[in-house]
Amino acid sequence: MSDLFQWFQSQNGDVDITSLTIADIPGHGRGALALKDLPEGFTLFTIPRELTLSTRTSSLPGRIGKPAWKHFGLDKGWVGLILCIMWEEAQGSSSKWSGYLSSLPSSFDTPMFWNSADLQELQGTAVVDKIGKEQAERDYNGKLLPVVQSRVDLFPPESLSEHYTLHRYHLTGSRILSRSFHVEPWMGGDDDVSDDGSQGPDEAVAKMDVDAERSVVETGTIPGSSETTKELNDELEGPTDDEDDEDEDADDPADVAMVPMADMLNARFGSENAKLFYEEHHLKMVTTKPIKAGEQIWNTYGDPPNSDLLRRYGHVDLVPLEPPLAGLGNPADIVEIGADLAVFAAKKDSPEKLQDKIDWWLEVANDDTFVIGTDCQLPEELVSFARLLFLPRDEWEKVRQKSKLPKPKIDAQVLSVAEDVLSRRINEYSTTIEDDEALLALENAQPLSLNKKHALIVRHGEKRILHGTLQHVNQLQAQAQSSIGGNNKRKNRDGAEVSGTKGKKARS
Ligand SMILES: C[S@@+](CC[C@H](N)C(=O)[O-])C[C@H]1O[C@@H](n2cnc3c(N)ncnc32)[C@H](O)[C@@H]1O
Repeated sequence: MSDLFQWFQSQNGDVDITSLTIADIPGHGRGALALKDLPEGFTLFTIPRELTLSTRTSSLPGRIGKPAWKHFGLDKGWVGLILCIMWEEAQGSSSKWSGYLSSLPSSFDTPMFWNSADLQELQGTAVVDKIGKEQAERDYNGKLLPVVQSRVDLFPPESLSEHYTLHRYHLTGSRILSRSFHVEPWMGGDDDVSDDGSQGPDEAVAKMDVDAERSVVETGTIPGSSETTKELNDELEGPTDDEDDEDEDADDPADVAMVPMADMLNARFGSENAKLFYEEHHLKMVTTKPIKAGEQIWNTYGDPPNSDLLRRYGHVDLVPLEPPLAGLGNPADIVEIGADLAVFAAKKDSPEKLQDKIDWWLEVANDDTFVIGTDCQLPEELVSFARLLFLPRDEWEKVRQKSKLPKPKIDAQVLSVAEDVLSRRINEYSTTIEDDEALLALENAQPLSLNKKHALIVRHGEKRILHGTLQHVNQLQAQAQSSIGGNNKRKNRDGAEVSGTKGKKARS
């Protein structure tokens, strides 16, 4: 690792090697450890902006030329950055980043590289449909290979089988996915951007900046906000064809940068004690809490659920959970529930045609997926959607006219839909929660492969939420029943007429 420090310092990076070291940490790959007690606000290292690696700082876009860069679609998505990194690596020691690139991992534990038997273990989880391997392959064939083949001066044919293979494309994409940061151009000071908005890579470097708040969240990259996640999926893994033209509002892919040294920090839910700050000419990693000698220095990846951690980074978080859940897990875990499950559940009871309501919902709420977290509460959107599906004609007309979603008020009909939805969702996994718990209990005695263990933790985390929510729904149903019963009894005692109600018939 001293090779990385040496290279970093030779490129005007500043690191305090008496305060931190990079070491192998069991189960975490490499990470940063404090060598002495560090106070809050201590600068661990400083990275000159020109040492970040992006389509702004690599000289490749300038060599290809802006019109050709655009023509090949390298200005959209992440193919441009992937190509820059592959090209810099192919330059060997003549690349400014050679000492950095040789420190990057060459294998990943992410599902992108799993075999089909291991992928099967993820059935039902939020990971499966988001891996995007096929789309990445289409981008490689449709965008990267054409430019590589058109410029033999930059990409000598004999270098293709070593540096520009599909495997290296996936590997480089995974390096970006797990290590890049969001680094925007510096907005302070004069702006050298020419009228047509063009900037040469070098002049742009001095102007990179990031909105610190955002960058912190999105650090590690990209870890962060949902827009960034979408951008990531669309750009690294590729948008679906019909999404290709819709991304005008998406963040600029030129803001995605590899940040040497900063990407050596690991992250764990709720453990952040350092963060990257952005200044005009430098990025700085600064402690945000006092850190004791020997402790790990943690960045944040935005605390995603285990399904996303596994997909992007190849690991999962296990920390103590709070009620209603217990044991170890990721407090940021979620379960995604397709709106179609609610439609199935509603169709069972409601003879009415639902298509108009569904179309209206998709237009107004723009949401076809409901998300439940570790609090195991029914999402308001699901409640509102379930109510919509059952609205009588006159109320439905009013709602439509006002363009206002139904209030998320839980009633017996909503609970019945929720019960059905949760049960259907639970059935989407190929194993039961009891199967998973038996495997987890056996794990110490009969260790699973890392992939199988990670898949087990992700799917068990999701099922725990589903079962917790189902239990909550059943409790609400029981409460409703008993209060109906209580009312009936009271009415009976009071001598009023007893109405026959579902589940609690009046006894004479
Ligand atoms: C930004 S890099 C951090 C440095 C990395 N450990 C290395 O050896 O180069 C992100 C990668 O670190 C690993 N990592 C980060 N946090 C982790 C954690 N809490 N547990 C296990 N692995 C972790 C994952 O492999 C992830 O893809």
